[in-house]
Amino acid sequence: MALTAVIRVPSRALLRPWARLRDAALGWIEPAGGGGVEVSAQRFASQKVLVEPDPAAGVAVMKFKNPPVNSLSLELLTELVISLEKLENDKTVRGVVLTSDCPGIFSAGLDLTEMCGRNPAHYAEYWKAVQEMWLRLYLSNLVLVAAINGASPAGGCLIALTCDYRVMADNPKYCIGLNETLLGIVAPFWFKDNLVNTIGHRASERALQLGLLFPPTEALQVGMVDKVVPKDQVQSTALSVLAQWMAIPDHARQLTKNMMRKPTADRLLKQRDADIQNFVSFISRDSIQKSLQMYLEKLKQKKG
Ligand SMILES: CC/C=C\CC/C=C/CC(=O)SCCNC(=O)CCNC(=O)[C@H](O)C(C)(C)COP(=O)(O)OP(=O)(O)OC[C@H]1O[C@@H](n2cnc3c(N)ncnc32)[C@H](O)[C@@H]1OP(=O)(O)O
Repeated sequence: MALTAVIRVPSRALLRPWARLRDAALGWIEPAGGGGVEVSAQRFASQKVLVEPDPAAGVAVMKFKNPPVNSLSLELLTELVISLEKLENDKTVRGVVLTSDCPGIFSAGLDLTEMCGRNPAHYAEYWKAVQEMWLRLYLSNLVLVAAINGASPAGGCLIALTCDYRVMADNPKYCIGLNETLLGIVAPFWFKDNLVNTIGHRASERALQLGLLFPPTEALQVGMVDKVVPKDQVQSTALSVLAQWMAIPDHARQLTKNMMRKPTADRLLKQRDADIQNFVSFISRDSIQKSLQMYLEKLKQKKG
């Protein structure tokens, strides 16, 4: 896919390709005329996020492609934010379907290897990227529909929860939920807020404490997803739903979405740095590191 947006980046950043990618993704770019160098975003062909635009329909399909399980690595998060920003700036696109290119997995959630055995600076950088992903998706002006074509635990569920509508494949092996407590960790307040806004307080309290992973029919009952369809109809159903939502005038829908969501997003925006510090000190604890290591080991042993 050809993406031709032009971004101005500080010339010093050209020395560090990774920083350049991230800076562009996170909006840390010099204002026009600020002495930067023009680079075409086309040069950073995305590998972890595939975007298939359909300008005639005014939509795009965004597919996560980070095999084997679409874990949300720093790289994937960065590409996701870049891709979303490009779509937000593309006047021909009004709605996006978020789905997976990995068979049977929507996303395994946050990448445990980014949260295990690294240093505090890495944890801080990673958490900032997780926050950024959530804020951008949750406050997106686009209509976002999740086509959940596989398992969707924890951070995978969070991505789906940021969308305006969720369609899930009817395979009972595909589960969705915020299962953090099962790993011995705690879902941050903004994960919790997003869940409460979707399924209500009591259902969230139960789901979060027990780390429940819901199969599709139960997810539908509790309101975590809006529609369950056969696997081969997930994307087409998501596109139909997108068309219905896009029949509403953008400005009215966008202002309404913002009115509903801004107070929740503001809670994080007001304390981003404190939230990062909290994450870094929590995840750096020996006991938490041990829990995560054991969980990773369990995942690996499952195979053998
Ligand atoms: C103050 C706040 C503090 C903390 C908040 C932190 C918040 C965290 C939110 C999260 O998202 S934590 C991540 C939670 N995710 C999970 O619990 C999912 C774990 N994975 C699975 O349950 C399964 O892998 C699956 C159902 C997604 C897929 O099953 P299957 O197809 O059988 O694949 P495998 O289990 O064999 O996995 C293949 C491969 O991938 C590795 N892997 C799986 N999940 C992750 C992950 N989240 N991060 C990194 N790596 C993951 C797994 O270890 C296998 O690796 P191999 O090297 O053995 O191939």
